[in-house]
Amino acid sequence: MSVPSDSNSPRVDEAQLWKALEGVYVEDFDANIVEAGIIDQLRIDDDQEEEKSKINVVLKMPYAGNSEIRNLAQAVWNTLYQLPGVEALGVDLDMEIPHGPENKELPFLAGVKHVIAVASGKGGVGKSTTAVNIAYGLAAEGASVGILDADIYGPSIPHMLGLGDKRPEMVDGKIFKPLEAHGVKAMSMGFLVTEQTPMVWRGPMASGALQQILTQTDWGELDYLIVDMPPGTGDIQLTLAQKIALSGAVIVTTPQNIALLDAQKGIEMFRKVDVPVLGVVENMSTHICSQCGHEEPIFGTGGGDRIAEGYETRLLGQLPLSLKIRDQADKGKPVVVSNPSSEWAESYRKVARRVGAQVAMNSMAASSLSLEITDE
Ligand SMILES: Nc1ncnc2c1ncn2[C@@H]1O[C@H](COP(=O)(O)OP(=O)(O)OP(=O)(O)O)[C@@H](O)[C@H]1O
Repeated sequence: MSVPSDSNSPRVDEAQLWKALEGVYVEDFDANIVEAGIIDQLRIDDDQEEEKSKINVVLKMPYAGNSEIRNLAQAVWNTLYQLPGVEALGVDLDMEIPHGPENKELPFLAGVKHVIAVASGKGGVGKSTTAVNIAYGLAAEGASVGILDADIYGPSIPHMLGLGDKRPEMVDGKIFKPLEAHGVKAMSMGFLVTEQTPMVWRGPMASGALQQILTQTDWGELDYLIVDMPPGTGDIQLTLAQKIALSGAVIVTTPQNIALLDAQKGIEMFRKVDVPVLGVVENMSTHICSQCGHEEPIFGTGGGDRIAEGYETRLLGQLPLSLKIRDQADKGKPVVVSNPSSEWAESYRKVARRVGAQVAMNSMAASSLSLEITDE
């Protein structure tokens, strides 16, 4: 994009440009474009003789935000073009998801930039459905993504992704090659047990099985690995938080009080083990009758908001109780893949972008903190 020049305009100063850019709001970050770290370069090329300036801006998305980058470029262009003295303007676009910040105590998972846990205090609130749709939302926004089903008690991801009875290949008898479904890599702890494995064995073997899957899967290069946790706050959650560096956790809840109480326990547990809570997804927020359009908040209203506010975290999104969401998951093609232009897919993509944005924000805060410490 560029604008023609007018040689009688006054010259621009850089501080004025930065100030103006602070007026460009990025919803995914709930912050302005400068705070969001999206302005990678801002250059003023002055032509002294002709007294005119060309502004060059490079926007670099630090998260999976393909569907937003053009809107942002347009907003930047509109904002700067209005300023006196801006006669020629170039806006370049790029996306590069940086690796999570260094963690001195815990190793990263090889090849994976961010591991994100999706958890719920209570069972049956739609955690797995949310996890797969966040994974596909991130992929739709331009990231390379994997999903790990860590729910040894009720592994449902293979079914939701339409993988049927497929099993991952083993290389050299010890490394798993994840399966792939609709462009996302997938592994499940369910692959390590059979339907006949008794429930009572699954508990003690769960942490060992998780460790095995974490250390023996060749994910290749991933921007995000989404881990669908079992419900509750047990051994699996602790093993994950204590064995590898997690970029954060997303808490899924329904708006009813009983689910909220359990969601709070989930938030507190992650905080105790120093895993940042990225936000809350309120699932089954409301039901819209497919016959008459009547809207009914079956599980109550405002619960996700209250919990997000109470714990100073973000409400990442609200998903309705929808036949389409349930039906597509049961058919092995999550709604983001099967109905990509539907309102539900758009809602999940928004949640996914916000998850990516929050992770980017936290990484940025951590690296500026470590710079400060190094300076001292
Ligand atoms: N927004 C929604 N609208 C309609 N159905 C939904 C929605 N979210 C989840 N479901 C359905 O609710 C059921 C439970 O969802 P899911 O398996 O994702 O929950 P979960 O919290 O992971 O359960 P578990 O505790 O067993 O792991 C599934 O049949 C799923 O299709």
